[in-house]
Amino acid sequence: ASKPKLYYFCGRGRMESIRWLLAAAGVEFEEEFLETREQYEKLQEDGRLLFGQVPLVEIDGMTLTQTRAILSYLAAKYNLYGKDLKERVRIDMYVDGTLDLMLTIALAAFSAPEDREKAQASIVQKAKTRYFPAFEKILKDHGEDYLIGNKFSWADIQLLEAILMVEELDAPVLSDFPLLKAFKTRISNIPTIKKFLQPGSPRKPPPDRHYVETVRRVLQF
Ligand SMILES: CCCCC[C@H]1O[C@@H](O)C[C@@H]1SC[C@H](NC(=O)CC[C@H](N)C(=O)O)C(=O)NCC(=O)O
Repeated sequence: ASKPKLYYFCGRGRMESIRWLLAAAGVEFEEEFLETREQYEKLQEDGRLLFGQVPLVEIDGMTLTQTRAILSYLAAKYNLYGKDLKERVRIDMYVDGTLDLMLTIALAAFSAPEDREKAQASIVQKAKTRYFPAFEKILKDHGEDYLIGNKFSWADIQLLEAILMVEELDAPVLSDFPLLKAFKTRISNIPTIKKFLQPGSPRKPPPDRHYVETVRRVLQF
């Protein structure tokens, strides 16, 4: 079967969680990086962007946009979406929370340089006072290795992704969260994730000026 194909900028943005999920599921994928406005306009003219937006993922003969729809499809397809509706809705709650946190981090890259420091400080604050305490409590109350049931799921993948992104902004951030610290080590050592965390994987670096300029140029905003 042909590999899934991802169309996005050569950076994290909204596509990075899709890369994580595919990698954690051990699925290889191809990427087309948008560098020019013409590439983006061609995708639009070809009618492949439902609302004129990327991420775009071609998989199983389908042309998918909307990050959350794509992630849900992949989680279900690779059996990372819980064993029943009650586990699935908890996974949805957890992933929506980590997506909110990660999007604020991604957006901060687009803020004016003089505001960046403050934006990132408030994100770390929010992680330390709102998100990480919630996940520390879940791990404590649940008493298992994973967030849901006792099985690895999409929620574990995305929480690790979010933890690593916040640590890039504030390395000692987990010092007050011992269960999250142990969770990070456990999930990072899952073979497919361990491989994704090594150099040479399709994982993208933190946003830099080039990435921001490319997104602005291609999307003209
Ligand atoms: C938001 C944080 C990520 C940083 C960069 C991204 O944010 C956006 O500012 C740009 C990119 S993502 C690119 C952007 N995509 C979306 O906003 C998708 C939103 C959709 N709900 C999804 O979840 O996939 C885009 O194509 N816009 C064209 C335009 O709407 O006309």
